[in-house]
Amino acid sequence: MPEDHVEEISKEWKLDPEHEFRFEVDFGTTVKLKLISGTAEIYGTEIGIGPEYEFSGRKIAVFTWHGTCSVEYVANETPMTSYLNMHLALEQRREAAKAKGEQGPRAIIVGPEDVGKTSLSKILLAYALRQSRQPIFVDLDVNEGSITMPGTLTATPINQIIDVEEGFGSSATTSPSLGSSMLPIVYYYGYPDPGENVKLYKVLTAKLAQSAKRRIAEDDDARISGMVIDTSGLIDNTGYEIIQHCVDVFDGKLYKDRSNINVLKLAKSGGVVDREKVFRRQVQMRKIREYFYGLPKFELSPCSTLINLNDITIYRVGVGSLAPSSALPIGIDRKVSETQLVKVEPDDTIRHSILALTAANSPDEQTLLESNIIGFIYVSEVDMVKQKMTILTPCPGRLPKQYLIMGSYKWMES
Ligand SMILES: Nc1ncnc2c1ncn2[C@@H]1O[C@H](COP(=O)(O)OP(=O)(O)OP(=O)(O)O)[C@@H](O)[C@H]1O
Repeated sequence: MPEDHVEEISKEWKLDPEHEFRFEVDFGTTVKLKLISGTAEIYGTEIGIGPEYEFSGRKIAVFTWHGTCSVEYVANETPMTSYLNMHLALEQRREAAKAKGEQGPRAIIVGPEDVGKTSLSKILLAYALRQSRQPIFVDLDVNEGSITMPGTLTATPINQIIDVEEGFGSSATTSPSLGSSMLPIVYYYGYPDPGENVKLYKVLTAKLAQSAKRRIAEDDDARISGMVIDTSGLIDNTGYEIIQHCVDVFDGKLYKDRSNINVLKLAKSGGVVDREKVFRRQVQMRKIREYFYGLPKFELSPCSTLINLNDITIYRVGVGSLAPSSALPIGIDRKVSETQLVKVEPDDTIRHSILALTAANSPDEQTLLESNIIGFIYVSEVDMVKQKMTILTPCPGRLPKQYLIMGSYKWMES
């Protein structure tokens, strides 16, 4: 119900075993959910009897394996059994990997937009976690930015429960002030669509795969538990090329010797909802706000700081993504220019931009391009006369590094 209405309506639902109760909550509206008896889960994570769970701007499915008795409006045709079977198959591989001292399974989830890939990833990760595994969640869906900012490619060791109200957001963050134990490896692509700059997307996914493999080499639990890889919904020609590349960098082979690959077709849940552009945009904006201000349950206090323009250097990647081929300088082909760094002279146009702070210590093009990200800042004001810029940062103090990458994301603080 809209927040300015005080009236509360409550309703009780009873679920049969293996039934799902689905509901959608718009932004600006809140729904509270309480489990009165029995057992139930939301995208694989169990909810407890008693506490109230609050949702806003979300599409939710509450599933029960046990339940009591049935009523209308509750869906009984869910693919949850096949999802559970997939989890069990992954578990078998984990056991085998443990016995042989090998690398556990890597599951890459592909399909068009809005078929439930992210939800299935959450379910598989939550089930693995419930069996004391510590899988790595690799998020290649730049649109969503499940883990941190939209536009990022991330790999995160999942070692604590995925929050049912907030998703991954509350448990993993690049924001150091939250002190999360699930610090992700982050690369910044900067656009919502992998097709926007395919070359850059490929460079960064390869880099992410390399870093994720290095991480699991040092961590026995994560190595045995393996990875769950969520992809973007791009499946046209470019999308297929990208999927092939992603399978390849995570050590699978789609052609020739396919012995190390199993392809499983899973049904889309009838509950998965198509999200309108406006809703997606709202989700992105919420994600950006969350980075700086936290969540209702874990509020953060970002800092507004004045910095000198000459203390930082901002780059954009890819002149090709900004201009048509005909407008490119003579001698630069699009492929090259797609990963070319272009220095951005700060002026009023960068106001409201989100900038990614790289870990790089030198402006060397290759280093900067492939650098991981240690945090994000928001540009709230640019004062050209004083040559200063007001920025929002998640924690106080000087910026620890100097080189920043700008993508296409803008945000208005509200
Ligand atoms: N069983 C379900 N019942 C109700 N809603 C669901 C169910 N499964 C998923 N959803 C909702 O449907 C929407 C789309 O699901 P999801 O994000 O998993 O799809 P996706 O394939 O990852 O999409 P994209 O590739 O576009 O990011 C989400 O808002 C999710 O919360």
